[in-house]
Amino acid sequence: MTIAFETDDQTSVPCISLHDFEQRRAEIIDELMDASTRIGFFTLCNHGIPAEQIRDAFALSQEFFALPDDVKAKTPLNGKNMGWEKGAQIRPSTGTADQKESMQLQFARMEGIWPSDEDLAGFRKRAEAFMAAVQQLSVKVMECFAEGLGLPLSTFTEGTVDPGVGDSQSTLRLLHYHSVEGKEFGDKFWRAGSHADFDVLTMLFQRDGEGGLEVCPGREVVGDFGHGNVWKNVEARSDRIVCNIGDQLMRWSDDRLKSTFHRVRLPKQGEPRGPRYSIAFFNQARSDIVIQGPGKKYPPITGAEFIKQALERNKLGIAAGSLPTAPSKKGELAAASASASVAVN
Ligand SMILES: O=C(O)CCC(=O)C(=O)O
Ligand SMILES: [Fe+2]
Repeated sequence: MTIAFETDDQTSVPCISLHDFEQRRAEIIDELMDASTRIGFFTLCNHGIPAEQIRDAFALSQEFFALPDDVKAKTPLNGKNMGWEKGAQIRPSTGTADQKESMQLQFARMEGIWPSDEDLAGFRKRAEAFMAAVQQLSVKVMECFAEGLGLPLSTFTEGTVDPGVGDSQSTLRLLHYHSVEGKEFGDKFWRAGSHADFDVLTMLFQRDGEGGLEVCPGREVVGDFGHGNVWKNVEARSDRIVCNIGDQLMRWSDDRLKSTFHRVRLPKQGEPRGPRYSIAFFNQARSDIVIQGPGKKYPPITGAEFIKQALERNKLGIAAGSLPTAPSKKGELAAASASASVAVN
């Protein structure tokens, strides 16, 4: 059966301002809880990360993706969600590879993954500074969620931030969706196919006018592929950070906070067909941390086991689908390659 999906073109994701954070804390917690129990997505403004630092992160990303493929391929995606991939992330929802390339970076165990200074001088220092800034802001927001859920304030901070033992799994993903100038794609192809993130909290940076992100609220139970049928457009603005709840926080909140399906569509007829760059920071549970909600709706599970099970579910989802044929005018990335893999998130 084909389900008809409507698209809601209104800017429909609430914007939450963090100005005067300490004085407005209670109000901000209410707004975060309201957005996350209903939609699972919201944007942040007046968030305190300087515009200049965000611009620098995008400049870094563009410098990296402008390197020849054989240079980027020196640091390929490993089994731990670190490194570079191009056209290799298949979503169970589509069976096709996302029309993109991405670079995954973490705080620990990154030996052999950082591009060398000869290939891109200063990459590691600039990337780590940005990751630290986004993690710091994430901690502020995650503390609000802990308080809103009646959990100890440090639950998600201790749950995601490495205290110095090298077990962080949080990931910065630089994303480059290629220009689709002169290319036609079938309706099975997406810049990023519909999916829910596996993490606690995602923070996503976009550039003005580089749109296409859509979200579909209505998921009731963590881990299933069911969702509502109205896709809401999220405006692309460089002054707002798009935040969403991931599956780990949905489970940690006994399904109160929603990890919502989202996707990035290809440009429609008449829309700009140039490239799109975005940057996502995934706050992941540390490997040995136990995830369990206050009401114990689900059995306890460690961060490592959670990811393992989520990847298994994705693999089964992909195996159950079938890979479509290539698009009408062959796009460089369009056909899913034999090396296509499942990445985390
Ligand atoms: O690029 C975007 O806007 C979204 C990317 C995303 O959802 C992901 O990488 O998980
Ligand atoms: Fe995502």
